[in-house]
Formats: sequence, C-alpha cells, structure tokens
Amino acid sequence: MIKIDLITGFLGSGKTTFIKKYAKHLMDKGHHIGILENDFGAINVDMMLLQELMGDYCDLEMISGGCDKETHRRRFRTKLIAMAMSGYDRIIVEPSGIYDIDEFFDVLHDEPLDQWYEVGSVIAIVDAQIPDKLSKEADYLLASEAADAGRIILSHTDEASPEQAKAAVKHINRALKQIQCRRHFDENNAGEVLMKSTMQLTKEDMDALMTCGYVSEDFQKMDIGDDEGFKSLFFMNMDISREQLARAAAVLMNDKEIEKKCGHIYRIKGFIQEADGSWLQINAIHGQTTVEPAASGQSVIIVIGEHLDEESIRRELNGSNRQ
Ligand SMILES: Nc1nc2c(ncn2[C@@H]2O[C@H](COP(=O)(O)OP(=O)(O)OP(=O)(O)O)[C@@H](O)[C@H]2O)c(=O)[nH]1
Repeated sequence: MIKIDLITGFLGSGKTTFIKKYAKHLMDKGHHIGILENDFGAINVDMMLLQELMGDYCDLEMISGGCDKETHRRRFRTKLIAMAMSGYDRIIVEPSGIYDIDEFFDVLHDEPLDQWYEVGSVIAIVDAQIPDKLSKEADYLLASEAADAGRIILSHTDEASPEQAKAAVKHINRALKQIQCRRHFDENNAGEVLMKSTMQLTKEDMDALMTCGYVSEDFQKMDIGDDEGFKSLFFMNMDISREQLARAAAVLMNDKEIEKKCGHIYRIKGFIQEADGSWLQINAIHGQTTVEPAASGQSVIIVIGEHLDEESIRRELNGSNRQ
C-alpha cells in the first residue's frame, strides 16, 4: 500500500515550509515520494517554491483549481489513480489553505483507491499567532483540520509568546466545541501539539510526524460555499516595486478603513521581477511582509481573504487609492 499524508493548515501557517523539510526527510529515509499540490487557485505559487525538491526520488504534481467542488474532487481522484501507477511509496498532499477535509477521506475510501492507498499522517499546521477572532468559516476550517489530525504543529512559535501559543490551543478547542467535536487538546501537553517553528523541527520530530497517523472524529459539517466568503485574487504583471508592494501590503492588511473597501485580507504572496530580471518572492502574513530572492518566478501577486473587492485592491496595489 502507498502511504498518503495530508498536510493541512490555514493560509500562511507554514505548510509549504514544512513540506520542504518533511519531503527531504522522507527521501533521506529512502522513500520515493510524490507531492500533490491540491490548490484551488489558478496559479500554483507553492509548486514553484517546491521545485528544488524535484529529482529522482521526488516528483511534483498539481491539480489546477478554479473549478467547483465536484470537479475538484473528480480531478483529485483521477490524479491519485495516475500517481498510484508511478512507483511512489509515499504521497504528500498539500491542499489549498481553504479546504474541505472530507474530500481527502471520501476519495480514499472509494474503490479502487482504497486498495492502493492507506492514510499515513494527517498533520495540521496552526499559526501560534492566529487572531483571537476569526470568521465562522475560518473557525470551521481550523476545527475541521484539527479534529482528524494525528498531530498539530503550532508554527510561528519563534515569533509568538508562550501566552499566544496557549491562546491558540484554546482557540482550537473553542472552535472544536462550536462544531460539536469532542476532541480537546491539552495546552500543556507536548504530545499531540508540537509547539515549534516549522524551521526548527528536528529529525526526531520528523520521525514522530511520519508515524503520527490520524484520528477519526465526528463533528457537525458546514458547507463552505464555492462563491461566498473566501476568495483568491490574482494580479498579473503588476508594475510594482518591492517598496511599493510592502507599503500596499501593510495598508491592505492593517488599515481598518481600507478593509471596509477592500475586504478582510489574510494573505498576500507571489513574485515580482526586478529591473535586472531577478525574482523576488513576497510573503505577507499577520500584516508583515517579507521579501526574499527566488530562483525563478512568475509575475503574479495573489491576495487571499474574505469578501474581497478586486478593483479596490488593485487601486491600493497601484498606490492610487490615496491620490
Ligand atoms: N517565523 C516563522 N516563519 C514561518 C514559520 N513557518 C512559515 N513561516 C514563514 O511564513 C510564510 C508563509 O509560509 P508558507 O510555508 O508559505 O505557508 P503556507 O501555509 O504554505 O501558506 P499558503 O500557501 O498561503 O497556504 C513564509 O514567509 C515562511 O517563511 C515559522 O514557524 N516561523
């Protein structure tokens, strides 16, 4: 049987960062792995970020999104059928930051996939700096991902205070209660919740994560509709400098007046090209923007959030809202 791992986590929690490390660890152990990027967006930035892993023992596959839930489920299934013939012994699935976890279990329970695959580790990555108040939909995603996880990694703990980390676990428990799930995580127990930055995970941590399994818990489902709430917007070929982008990202994510016009933004990511042709990778979470050189890229800025207004955001990125 091929083992299949699911790595969930809200926008910007650290899934891609974790997968880079986890995949290397699995390859060092002699596994032949496939990474399936299961993204709802039209362009898969994460796929570009994982390119460096590709080689004899690792392949990347992607399900292109921009479709309704049923089509996505069908594409996921078809992809797994093809991947079962490709000689992998372990598959890692990274869904988009907004994901209905049922799709994973339902597809794997159906024939013929149930004959070929067994669920390995279900790992939920939760940002220790998660805001105390989230929308109903965001709380549902948080709880549904935690409910079945074999382990939770509480990421960004290097930036968070111990109180913030405890508050994040309390938040998960509150969200679980809201969906009538009995599962409860102990704020002081390092067993089920690994309180560590994704950058600081050791080989021993990875060994434990490889075998952490999953938990089957019942909870009340919520239908996160295809068109309401969360949205990913793609701004292609923007003529924007790194300074202008950092400024716009800070305003878009922190300014309450701008939020009224543009919507609630959780995440901005993408690439911009410098005048000399080199690429910069942009990552904005918690209203903080980091810009780092990237080996390659595509001229796109992705803005993800709730109730977004595309034109207002475009104007803000162009710096024209305040003129
Ligand atoms: N300080 C700190 N930064 C982190 C940690 N994990 C990830 N990051 C950074 O947070 C940003 C987002 O990380 P990603 O790994 O891209 O997050 P993701 O969950 O794949 O994000 P989405 O693609 O939006 O779903 C990047 O700038 C990472 O370098 C962590 O534990 N600590």
